[in-house]
Amino acid sequence: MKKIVTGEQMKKLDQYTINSMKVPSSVLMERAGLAVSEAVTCKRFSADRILVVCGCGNNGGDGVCAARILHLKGYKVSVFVAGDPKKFSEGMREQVEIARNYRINFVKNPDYAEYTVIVDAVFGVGLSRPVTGRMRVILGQINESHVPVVAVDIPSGLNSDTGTVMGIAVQADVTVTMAYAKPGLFLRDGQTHSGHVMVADIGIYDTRLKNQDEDNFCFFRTDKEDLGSLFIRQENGNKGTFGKVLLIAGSKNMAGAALLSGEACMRAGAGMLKFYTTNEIRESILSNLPEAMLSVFDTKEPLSEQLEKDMEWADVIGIGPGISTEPYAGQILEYVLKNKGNKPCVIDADALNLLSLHMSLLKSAAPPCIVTPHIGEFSRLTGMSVSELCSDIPKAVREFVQEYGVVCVCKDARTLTILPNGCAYINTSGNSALATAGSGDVLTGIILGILAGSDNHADIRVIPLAVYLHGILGEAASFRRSKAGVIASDLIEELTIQNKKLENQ
Ligand SMILES: NC(=O)C1=CN([C@@H]2O[C@H](COP(=O)(O)OP(=O)(O)OC[C@H]3O[C@@H](n4cnc5c(N)ncnc54)[C@H](OP(=O)(O)O)[C@@H]3O)[C@@H](O)[C@H]2O)[C@@H](O)CC1
Ligand SMILES: Nc1ncnc2c1ncn2[C@@H]1O[C@H](COP(=O)(O)OP(=O)(O)O)[C@@H](O)[C@H]1O
Ligand SMILES: [K+]
Repeated sequence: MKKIVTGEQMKKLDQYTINSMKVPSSVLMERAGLAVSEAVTCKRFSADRILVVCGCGNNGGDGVCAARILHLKGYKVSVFVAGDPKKFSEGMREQVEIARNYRINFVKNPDYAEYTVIVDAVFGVGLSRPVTGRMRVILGQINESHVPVVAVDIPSGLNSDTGTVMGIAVQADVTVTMAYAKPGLFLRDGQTHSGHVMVADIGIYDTRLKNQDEDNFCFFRTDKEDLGSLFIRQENGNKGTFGKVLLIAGSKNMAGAALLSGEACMRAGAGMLKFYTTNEIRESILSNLPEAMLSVFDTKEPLSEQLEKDMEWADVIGIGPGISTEPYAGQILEYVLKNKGNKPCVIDADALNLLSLHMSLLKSAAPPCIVTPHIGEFSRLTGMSVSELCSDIPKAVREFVQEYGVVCVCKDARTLTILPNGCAYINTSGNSALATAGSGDVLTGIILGILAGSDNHADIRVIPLAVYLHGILGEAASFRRSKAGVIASDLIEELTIQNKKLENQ
């Protein structure tokens, strides 16, 4: 896991390093400038003519410092200071003075298209409001030049915490971010504005805290190495060891969703799977997934003694894929949430839409509950509009998790999973191949299968790992078949291939 910090957390860490650890801020800036200079000359693009565009704060200071290092190495560099010198931060003032001593070329009104690479050092984590006026024009000109851009810390104009564009934001090819990545580099517009993200070690280390910040909220990014622990299977284990999953899924015209979830669950390692589904799709389930057990019900009598027994039997419960939003499905959901005890329950798809009409059910359900909404479903669960949600996804998900005490997997191109202990995981695996019908059903199955195989069948810390693995499947399947060509069942095929690789590691 790699730690990610918000803009506020980063500022506190800067201050801690400078004030308590007594590392001079000029040392940090020198290392930041050096990291930027290395990114500019890393041969991704031509560094023949470099323009560094600076704001008045320390982000600008990093930029001027990088310009000086590049100049002293013999590169042709110009600096454009886009802002009022009266507003310079101390760090920026110092850097400009040093740069003048070394006779760096300062320019006014540059012709951006004349350069082969632009360093964007206008705003970093100090961006405090939407970009307007002259600064907006300048950021627009950088984008319109179509010259490759290396952004310092964060593309200027991007909100470091939410990934939303504050009026306008620079479109970077590479972002050199200082000490820790910021959530905004990945979430929402951040994904398409940050380009390749490089984290630079500039001498800021969080020795102050273990894994939690003072406000009990911290972000992480899952890594491929984290998956190693997932598929260690107890060699003398039996099918009970690897967990019994009850999957309440499917309805008359929706057998596919149940099958995709069910097969993904078994292929993710669950020892046993039982469906609870409508009698109309009995044959389809039996013929397509004979390894699964089956209880069927008549939609006129959805609650049966069988359901009670099946819930008793299961270690982990999943409800939602393809169950429909008919009233009978609502009755089952209510029964499950009231009677599941402390068994983990994954709530997805139609079950989320039913739940949105009775949120008190979720509040009174015993933990652990895991909800897996995409943004549209999350909007229905919270009653917030999609645009309101997207303006600050971490805040909305965090508040939801705090209110309901659940795990929330908020699915998006960059999925955000927050656990009740406040740990938030931004998923950076996956690509647009996953934007295909049934891909969410596969994710639900993978979560169920991996949960079933976890300690006590209930270790919710595996959930961000399951999300990461699902993303890897999208990448691997698209490598084989093209992004447009992937369908959800390809992800399941890929699951076995990827699991094999992980088992062999
Ligand atoms: N501390 C350190 O030693 C280290 C810091 N580091 C680096 O410093 C960066 C943070 O520096 P920072 O805090 O000075 O903020 P920064 O991002 O430069 O922006 C502030 C300036 O922008 C202005 N401004 C804001 N919004 C605006 C708007 N919409 N439109 C117009 N103006 C606006 C604001 O003006 P004001 O709001 O005062 O009017 C002020 O002038 C960080 O990202 C990293 O790169 C690293 O090198 C590590 C060591
Ligand atoms: N552009 C994308 N990049 C990465 N992952 C994506 C992208 N679009 C969708 N996904 C992922 O694909 C899955 C889609 O889930 P969902 O919308 O519930 O699909 P369905 O309901 O069709 O099964 C989610 O895990 C989501 O994170
Ligand atoms: K910047």
